[in-house]
Amino acid sequence: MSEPILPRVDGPEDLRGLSDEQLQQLAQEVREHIIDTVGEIGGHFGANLGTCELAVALHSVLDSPRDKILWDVGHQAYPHKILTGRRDQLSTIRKYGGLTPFCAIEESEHDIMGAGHASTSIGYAVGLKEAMRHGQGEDGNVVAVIGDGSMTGGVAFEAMHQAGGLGTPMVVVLNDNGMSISPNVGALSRYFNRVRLNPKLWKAREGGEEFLTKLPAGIGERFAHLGPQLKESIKAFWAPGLLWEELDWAYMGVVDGHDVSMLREALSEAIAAERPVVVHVATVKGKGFAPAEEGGLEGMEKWHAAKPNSIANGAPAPAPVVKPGAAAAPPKPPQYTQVFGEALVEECRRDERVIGITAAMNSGTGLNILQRELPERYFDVGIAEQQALLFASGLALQGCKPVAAIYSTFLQRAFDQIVHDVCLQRLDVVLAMDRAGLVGDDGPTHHGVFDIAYLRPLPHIVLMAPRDEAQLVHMLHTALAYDGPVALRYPRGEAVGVPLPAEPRLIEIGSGEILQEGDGKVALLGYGSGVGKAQEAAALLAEHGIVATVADARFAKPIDTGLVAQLQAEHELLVTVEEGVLAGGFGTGVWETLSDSGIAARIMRVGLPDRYVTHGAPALLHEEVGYTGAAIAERVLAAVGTRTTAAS
Ligand SMILES: Cc1ncc(C[n+]2csc(CCOP(=O)(O)OP(=O)(O)O)c2C)c(N)n1
Ligand SMILES: CC(=O)[C@@H](O)[C@H](O)COP(=O)(O)O
Ligand SMILES: [Mg+2]
Repeated sequence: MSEPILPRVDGPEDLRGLSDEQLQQLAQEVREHIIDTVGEIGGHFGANLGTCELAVALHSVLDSPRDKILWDVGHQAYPHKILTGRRDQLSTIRKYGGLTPFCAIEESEHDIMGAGHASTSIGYAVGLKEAMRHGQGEDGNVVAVIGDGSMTGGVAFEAMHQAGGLGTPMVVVLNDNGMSISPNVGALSRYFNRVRLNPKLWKAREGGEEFLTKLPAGIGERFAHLGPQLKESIKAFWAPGLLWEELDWAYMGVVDGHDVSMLREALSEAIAAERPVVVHVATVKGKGFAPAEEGGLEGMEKWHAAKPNSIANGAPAPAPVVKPGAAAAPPKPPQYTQVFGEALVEECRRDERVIGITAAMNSGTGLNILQRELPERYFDVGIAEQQALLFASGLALQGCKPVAAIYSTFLQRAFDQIVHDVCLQRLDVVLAMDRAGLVGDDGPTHHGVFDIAYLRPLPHIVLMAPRDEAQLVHMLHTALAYDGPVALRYPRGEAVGVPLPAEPRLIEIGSGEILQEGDGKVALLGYGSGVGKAQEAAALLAEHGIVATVADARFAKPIDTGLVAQLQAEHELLVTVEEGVLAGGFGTGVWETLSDSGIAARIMRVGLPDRYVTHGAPALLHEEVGYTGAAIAERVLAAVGTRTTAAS
């Protein structure tokens, strides 16, 4: 066994002088480090195993950070982080105070761009390189690494279009493993598969001319005497890069993404070309971890991320042994996602017009249930949230009832489609926003904290949020019955644990409800998960002799003006509680409602601060921002206590 190399790699400079064999060994050591670490702490997994050789090859032929290596999304950047001085911190990744989940410019000079949302890397790369051509900053090579899934994001093609037009000398490494989180979809994916899976095409570019000149019956000779332009176009027909060549990108591929020597050769050639070049690389998502690599599409999807303590000694960890006679653990509440996914299937069964749409988040949104039960009512548009909304708009215009299930954070990408297409035309579209609120380990790029504020200003839209899983079922039913745009938000993770209704019922649009009457001092008005926090605070206030009123607003638009006016009139203090930014959020809406009704508002708003909240376990994040029952009770006691003194 040759001496380990990774322990002496503290930065890309330590790759200098290593032979191809040593670099290949280093890639495997990086892989083993990831399997051991992520198998213990959890995190993104399969994609990282697929980029070990690629990261080693890139950092061995380039000089980061003078040369810029950009990782699209960044969920596959753990090898990059390991090679750029963070080997020993990998065990802190995604943890509160630890390494960031994706690339982050504040974390390392080698992290050239912040990421988390897909399809942005090529756009950055064009800007970086054109700035260099403009004489700005130090000159260097620019390479963007983008996956086949992320390549289905339209903004990636906007960048390809611009760079092809400018002739920007840069490289795009298309990291093609045939997977998004679930199997990749669409025509682009079929094209990639045709090329990647056809070894004969792996050499088409080099071998093309030789092959054609050897054609029998004089065809070869005639080809040999054709002009270069015509030769190029005939070769392009044979070679797999036609799509890119038409956009004025040179195409190289398909390169084995796990062969460091081949990668180094291809990357060096692409960089030397001094023009836009796509290097099409074939990798395996989960390479080197048998349950993923040999588990087919299902295995690769399952191991997109690994749960904590899910791997031991390089293999899936055995299920914990339940001691005989030990009391069974109490049943956990269902995930909101699961409740939504099942409820949507029932709504599709009730009404043939209902259609489910995901943007490459098949299992994350729960639409895998619809795909299994009613595949003809299921659409995955790829990582293309804007298209998801336009597709929904088209469906709605034709009389369907589309439900676009898109995480709150990813929906941000389709904001103009919501404004310009769905709301302006008052289309019958339902936006099911999972991961609303602080999502935890994925951090600020994934927290779904702006949707209340960014949707509330839009005319015609209805905003609602359930306090528990039963309300989620009722609200989806209500949203589908309502003829117009509706956005429904619910958090990542476990629901509350209340029984699900046998049948959904309609909720009056714009109506809230009082859950617990109080003694007139404090009213806690929650929205969505805020109701639970309000109930926690009420329990603590009761220990101080205050019986708080607790109400569920249910709607952030339209707000129940009667309820809000009543709560304000009957209580010394009205507290609003929401898992969203305060600026422009639900509490601000209540404030506006009272003010517009000429009522002097005595409001305390509880929500999220005007800053990006870091990554880490949700409970730690809630503590940090004061989104807990205890923090609310403390603030209320300080306010009411003071007020009681003043009033006495
Ligand atoms: C705008 C946006 N939508 C959805 C996601 C969720 N997401 C993260 S990684 C991923 C799949 C990416 O596939 P690919 O680029 O092929 O990378 P691979 O995991 O296959 O290496 C998706 C859909 C995201 N990060 N950003
Ligand atoms: C990288 C990425 O964007 C996805 O993998 C995301 O992390 C999934 O989030 P959930 O785990 O909340 O589905
Ligand atoms: Mg992929």
